[in-house]
Amino acid sequence: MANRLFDFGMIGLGVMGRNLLLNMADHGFPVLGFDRDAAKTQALETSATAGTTVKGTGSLEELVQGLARPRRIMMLVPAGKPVDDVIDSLMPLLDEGDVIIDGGNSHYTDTLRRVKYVKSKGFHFMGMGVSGGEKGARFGPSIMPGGDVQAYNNVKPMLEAVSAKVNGSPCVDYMGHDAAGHYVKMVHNGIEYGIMQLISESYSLLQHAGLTNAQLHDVFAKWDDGDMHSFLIEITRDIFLKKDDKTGKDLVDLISDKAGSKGTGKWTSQDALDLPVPITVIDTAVALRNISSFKEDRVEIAKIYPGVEKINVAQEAMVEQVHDALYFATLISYIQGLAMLQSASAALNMEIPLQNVVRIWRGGCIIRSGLLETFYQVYVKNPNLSNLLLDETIAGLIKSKLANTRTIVAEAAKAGIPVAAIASALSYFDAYRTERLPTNLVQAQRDYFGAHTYQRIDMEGTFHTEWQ
Ligand SMILES: NC(=O)C1=CN([C@@H]2O[C@H](COP(=O)(O)OP(=O)(O)OC[C@H]3O[C@@H](n4cnc5c(N)ncnc54)[C@H](OP(=O)(O)O)[C@@H]3O)[C@@H](O)[C@H]2O)C=CC1
Ligand SMILES: O=C(CO)[C@H](O)[C@H](O)COP(=O)(O)O
Repeated sequence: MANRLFDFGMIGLGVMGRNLLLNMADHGFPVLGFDRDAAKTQALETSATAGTTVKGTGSLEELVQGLARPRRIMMLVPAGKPVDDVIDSLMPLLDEGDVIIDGGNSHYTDTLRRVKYVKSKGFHFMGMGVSGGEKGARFGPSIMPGGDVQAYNNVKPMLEAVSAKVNGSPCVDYMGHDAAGHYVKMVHNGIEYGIMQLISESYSLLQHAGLTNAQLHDVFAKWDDGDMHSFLIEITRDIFLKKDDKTGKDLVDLISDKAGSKGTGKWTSQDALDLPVPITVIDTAVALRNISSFKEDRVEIAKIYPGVEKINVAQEAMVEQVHDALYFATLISYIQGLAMLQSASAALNMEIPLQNVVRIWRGGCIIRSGLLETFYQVYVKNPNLSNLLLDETIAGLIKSKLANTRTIVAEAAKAGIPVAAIASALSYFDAYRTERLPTNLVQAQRDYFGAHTYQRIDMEGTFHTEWQ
């Protein structure tokens, strides 16, 4: 290793760690990466761009000794125990003022604990969300740092250099106090779950309308070129054309319908229930991944309740209706996630700047889309908006897609096609636009069986009635 000092160290040279480190090297920073697996340290070095300074090591001591001070060390290892293990093996080797960054998908409560623990030992610790997958990490992710401001300022120039750019603006900014970076990333992933479920329901509807994979490709290509431009629509477009190299068939048709998950969607729903904030599209997306895993039961139940009716709409009209329903429900998925961030920011004193959240989500991340620019303009006008449904630009978009959304949800229900996430988006919207909900009856029932009391609309105070 000679006496060269490196600018940045990475622990964990898997999909994200290796690519982000190579991205840093491409931007002129000499970097050093550690992995327990020699094949990964070697892969790091062999995939480096010519002329960049990239070095791999299997020794944590060597990594620490090779870095300029104060040291900047990021880990991109699986969430949970591996993060604690890395912190514990790293700290004895560090000097006061060194910065440790957890760039993985850690639960924000773990981050809160680690911030305090690492600070008590004299080091800086920052929880940071990174989104964009393999390609994003390599060529420009969206980066969500939070917590220790000193640590953030220390790495800010590097993060800005490697992040995606939209209109020259880097897709990285300070997301707020404590574990705000990981909180924002968690909700990003919740929205991601929601949109992915909505796209899969749209795919199902269009299949029922008789579209082939080649036609689905063309429809998604058109949508991506229009008002529904987004990363997830773009990759879906490409998926429909991918051939299986083993059989020559369309690969998407050969993939099992059991969807896996690593937990961030579930965490979003769990935390939303605790706040409490309704995020019905995200909850439904999590539930549908769970339903997907009960394959054996689904196969048996399908035998007892067979048959899906034909949807009685012409193909071209149905494509238009599905477009509008997907647009509408995608809007609602973002709206719910952002309303959750607004509430969580206040509840946990994170001071999350929503305007900057949507600004840095415009590029690099998995949920980047044309809609983010619209949200950004809305928050520039009114940074403290509690729910985007209150904004007139958003209201215009919602209203323009509503009739077709209602039609397709009704048709899907009549035909027996599951569109739970689209329907839950519509019901959320209808509930929010209902001035008087039937929950007066729920209050009466609670008081009837549990003397839980209720309030009246015609007089002040709290009341209880002997109902029998
Ligand atoms: N993949 C993605 O698209 C994204 C992932 N993330 C998050 O980034 C983090 C890393 O993900 P990803 O790169 O995909 O994961 P990978 O599995 O590709 O890489 C993880 C790396 O961590 C190392 N590692 C695991 N346990 C330890 C440990 N106890 N000590 C030291 N190193 C360890 C592994 O080394 P070894 O091979 O020796 O086990 C491996 O090199 C996760 O939190 C993930 O959720 C965030 C955004 C996107
Ligand atoms: O953070 C990510 C993207 O933003 C990861 O790809 C994440 O693992 C996706 O979640 P899941 O595996 O639960 O679908």
